[in-house]
Amino acid sequence: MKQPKHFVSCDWGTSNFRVRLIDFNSLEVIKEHKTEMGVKKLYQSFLSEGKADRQAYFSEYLLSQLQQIVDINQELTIVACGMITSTMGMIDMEYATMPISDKVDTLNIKHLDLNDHIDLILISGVKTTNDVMRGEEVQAIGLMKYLKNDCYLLLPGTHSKHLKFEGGSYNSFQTFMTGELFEIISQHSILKEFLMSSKMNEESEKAFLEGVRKGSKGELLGSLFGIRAQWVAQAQSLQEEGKSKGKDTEMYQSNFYFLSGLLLGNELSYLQNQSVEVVMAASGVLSGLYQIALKELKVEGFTSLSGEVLEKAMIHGQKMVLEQHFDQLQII
Ligand SMILES: O=C(O)C(=O)C[C@@H](O)[C@H](O)CO
Repeated sequence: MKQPKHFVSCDWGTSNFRVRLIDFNSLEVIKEHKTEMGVKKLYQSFLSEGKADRQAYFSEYLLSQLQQIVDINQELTIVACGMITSTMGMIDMEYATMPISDKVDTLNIKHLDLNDHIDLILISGVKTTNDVMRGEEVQAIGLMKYLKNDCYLLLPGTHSKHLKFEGGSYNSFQTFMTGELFEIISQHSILKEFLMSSKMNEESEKAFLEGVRKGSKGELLGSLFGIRAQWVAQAQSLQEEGKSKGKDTEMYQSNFYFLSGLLLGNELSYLQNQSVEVVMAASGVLSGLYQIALKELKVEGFTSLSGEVLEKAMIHGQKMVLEQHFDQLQII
């Protein structure tokens, strides 16, 4: 089967949906379309509309979005991964098991015909005896060419994944709910009114580092309430002077970073005493925060891959799967 000129990369996670038209050779993104219709939201609509065919419901959404970037009446191949293959996605696929590597032969793959012209290749997630992931395994495979030695590959996010890379393959991993916990605490807990997001400044960096140190020493739970307690104490002493404590922007900004530091410090704590290399791939603000935290914890031999590299990682991984599966494709 001859190589396609392009393919569609679909990244369909819990909260977001993204399709990208990709040049097969250069991996350049020709067109891109994103929505916030992650599988969770679409699954809710599927249930509330009382529809019977989940696969058809998800396929319809996929095609309706795809036509925003490409003519869907032509022959196309889509490679998709993420929560799309979960119990609340298009089709429930069994996880593959570790190890995984750039041979991609241990992943579970399924082919579906979306219409007469479009072939959909679904990549299942990966599990161990006590953990699961869907989507990050494809990013991790796409990042393998950047890993020179045995290491931990860190993929920070809502569910941060730490993958252990040994002897040319990923053999195990662990999920840390760092991002999700941050969101829950900052948006739904008693602490939410004492937190304010802002660009990091000298004061908030100090607070972040203090959080990292405490979090890394197992003081996460014992430190959280201090955010409220400190405010209450200040309000009381002002009250004694006949004054009232209003909104304290600087304090709230520092609290925001303190909370972030606590959670990151806790996630990264076990790496302090390891003699193995650490490679971290994240973008933007998240990348900066993890770099500061890893430095503070004196994690030896850590390197950081750029946001651009991470952006391309899933596409790389999907192309590798596609290359393995040319022969089974009816149309390209
Ligand atoms: O497979 C599942 O059910 C998950 O919840 C996996 C999840 O952690 C993703 O890997 C990232 O959100």
